[in-house]
Amino acid sequence: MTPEARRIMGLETEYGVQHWNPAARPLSAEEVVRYLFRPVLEWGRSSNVFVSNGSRLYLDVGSHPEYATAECSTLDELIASDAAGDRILQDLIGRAEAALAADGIGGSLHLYRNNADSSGSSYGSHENYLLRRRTEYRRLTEALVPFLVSRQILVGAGRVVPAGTWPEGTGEAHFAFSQRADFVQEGVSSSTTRSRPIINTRDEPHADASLYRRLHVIVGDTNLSEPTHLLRFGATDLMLRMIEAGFPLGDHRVTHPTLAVRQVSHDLTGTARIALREGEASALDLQSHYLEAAHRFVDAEGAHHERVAEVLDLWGTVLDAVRSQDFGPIEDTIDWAVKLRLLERFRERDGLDWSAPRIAQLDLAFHDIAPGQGLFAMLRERGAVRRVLPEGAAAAAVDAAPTTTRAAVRAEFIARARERGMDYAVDWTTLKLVDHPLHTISLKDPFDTALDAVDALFARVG
Ligand SMILES: Nc1ncnc2c1ncn2[C@@H]1O[C@H](COP(=O)(O)OP(=O)(O)OP(=O)(O)O)[C@@H](O)[C@H]1O
Ligand SMILES: [Mg+2]
Repeated sequence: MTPEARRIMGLETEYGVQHWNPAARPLSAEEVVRYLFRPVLEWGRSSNVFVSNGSRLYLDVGSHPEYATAECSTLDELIASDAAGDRILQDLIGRAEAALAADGIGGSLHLYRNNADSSGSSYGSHENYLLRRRTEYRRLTEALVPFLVSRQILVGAGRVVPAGTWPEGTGEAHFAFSQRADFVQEGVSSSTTRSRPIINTRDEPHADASLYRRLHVIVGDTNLSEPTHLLRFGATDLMLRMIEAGFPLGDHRVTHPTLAVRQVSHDLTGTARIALREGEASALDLQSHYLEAAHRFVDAEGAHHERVAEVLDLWGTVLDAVRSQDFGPIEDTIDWAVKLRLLERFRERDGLDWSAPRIAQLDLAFHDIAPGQGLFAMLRERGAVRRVLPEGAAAAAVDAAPTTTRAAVRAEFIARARERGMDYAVDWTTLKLVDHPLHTISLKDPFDTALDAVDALFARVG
């Protein structure tokens, strides 16, 4: 891949938390995260730290632990770095449960890779993509919205929607493509991520601002399977490449993005008509159109990484499945389809309605990452869900940063500071030792992997 063709990507995951204790009142979410982050505070003296693989682990407002992957420039790095986050949190769950037992509280802790809790609040899964500053940003985001609005039929995590959600007030409980769709409040907006736009335009590049921008996509669901991650980032990256190259994509403009997101999510046939500035189209129409364009683009320009063919294949397979309404071919691959199949089995076996409390419990348990608890994890362990990464890659990513980005430099800096017992303060673009503030290292180029500055700094401070 030419240097110009590379793109930094990162994924932020906010987890839902719960304490389960049959014997006593369960702890509140605030209390849970206090237990969960106790070792982090001891380790990093803060509940906002960068860990040894270059990623960020922190507690934001609210009580949702967040893990933001290090900067990645390949899909494999991204999937591995994200999976490492689960492992880091699983370790914290174990320690917190031990502390709860020691304090005489007991019970079990659960962390959910989902986007909605039973009290109606939502938490996110945010994608980050590096853009060149010269790309016309308005045009890019406008062209991307119809893709993002319809993308859920590919990569939604699936949700059992309670009665009254859709149509609002009157709809019955049912299964929808997306976790997040019903919480989206705006299209493209610069307001805070808390107002939940599709794209957040706040200009915070975490890089040389004269060269780069960071695209911050807020609309996605927290995914579980490796193939779903592959398709989500692989297809979105291809869309960005086509837009950047000025490749003709047709001028689709969604009239009401927040309405369209809901229409798409609640229609498993993929055929609901979405109003466009000119005419209308279904999610299947839009996605088929983008996939066909991506094929032409790749035929003309060549594949820019070794998984492009796999991304295009999977994209086509999901669209065929939705079009034919035969979800069999994606039931071991795509989050929503894996989940739908599992829940349908329970529904048939026990004669349950979508509104049954048992179904809501299973929906939640699907996303649990607590060791031995999650239904998705159980299916994956049994071999019922396909993988993308080679064996051992996720485990290795707990301590190893991606090698193709500045995350490698950050990780090396952190390792050396810890070796020497020196306090450090790190963010995406700077590395410094608390006691040597004049020797701050600036990492404005996210592709820079050179360790010279780190070598020099530690040589200087001894
Ligand atoms: N230059 C860049 N381009 C694209 N992605 C980047 C770049 N620099 C960092 N990232 C990624 O962006 C994400 C930033 O995560 P972080 O949680 O700090 O987000 P934020 O949007 O800055 O802040 P917050 O979540 O606190 O609002 C990480 O996944 C990181 O890998
Ligand atoms: Mg964040």
